[in-house]
Amino acid sequence: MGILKKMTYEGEYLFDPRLLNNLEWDSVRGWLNPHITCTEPGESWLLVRPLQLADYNKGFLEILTQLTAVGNVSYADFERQYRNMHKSGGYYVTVIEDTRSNKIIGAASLISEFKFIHGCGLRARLEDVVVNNTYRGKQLGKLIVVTVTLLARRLGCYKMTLDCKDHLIPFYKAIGYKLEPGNANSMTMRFDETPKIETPS
Ligand SMILES: CC(=O)SCCNC(=O)CCNC(=O)[C@H](O)C(C)(C)COP(=O)(O)OP(=O)(O)OC[C@H]1O[C@@H](n2cnc3c(N)ncnc32)[C@H](O)[C@@H]1OP(=O)(O)O
Repeated sequence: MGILKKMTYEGEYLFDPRLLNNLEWDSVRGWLNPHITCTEPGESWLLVRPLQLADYNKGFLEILTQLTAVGNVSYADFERQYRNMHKSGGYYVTVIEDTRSNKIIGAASLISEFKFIHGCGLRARLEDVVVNNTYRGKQLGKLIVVTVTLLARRLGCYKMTLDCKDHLIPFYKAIGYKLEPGNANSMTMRFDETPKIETPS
C-alpha cells in the first residue's frame, strides 16, 4: 500500500489528493449557500487540489503577497521548501486553480502537529488563507477554509486553531470557528521580518 500510494502522487502533489475526496460536507450544510464542496465547487473551471511544484509558475506566490510579504523566492528556494514540507509531513497546502487561465486564485494551509497531550493527539493550525482579490465575495474563501478544516477532522485532529485580524472574526465565525472565553488571545515575538529558508539537517 505504501509503495502504491507513493507512486500515485509523490512528486506530483504535496499530499495525497485522494484525502480531499468524500470529506464530511453534509456536516457543514448551511455554511456555504449555495452548497458547494471541494469536489463540486460550482463551476467546471474551479479545481481544489493540493499544492504542486508547478504552482510556482501559476501565481501561487503572487496571491500570497495579498496576505503578507513574500520576499524574493526563486524557483530553487520554492522547490527546497516544498521538499522540506513533503519530507517533514503534516503540511497540507491546498489551492484553488482557475483552469481557464491556469492560475492559482486561492490557498489555505493546514499544518498538523504531533502532541504528547490529549493522548498523544494531533492538533491542526490554519495558516495563510488568501483568495485573489478579483475572485473575492464568491464563497471561495469559505470553500478553501472549510476544505482544510474537514481535512483536519479526517486526519483525526482534536482541534484546529487560527490567528486573524479582528475584522475577519465574522468570516471565521460563519464557518464554525469560535472565540473561546478566556482563551482567545494571540501573542507574538518576532525574530525576523523575512525568515530564511533552510533545509533541516
Ligand atoms: C488564518 C489566516 O490566514 S487569516 C488571513 C486571511 N487572509 C487575508 O486576510 C488575506 C486577504 N483577504 C482575502 O484573501 C479574502 O478576503 C478572504 C480569504 C479573507 C475571504 O475570501 P472571500 O473569497 O472573499 O470570502 P467569501 O466570499 O467566502 O466570504 C464569505 C463571507 O465573509 C465575509 N468576508 C470576506 N472577507 C472579509 C473581510 N476581509 N472582512 C470582513 N468580512 C469578510 C464576506 O462578506 C462573506 O460574508 P457573507 O457570506 O455574509 O456574504
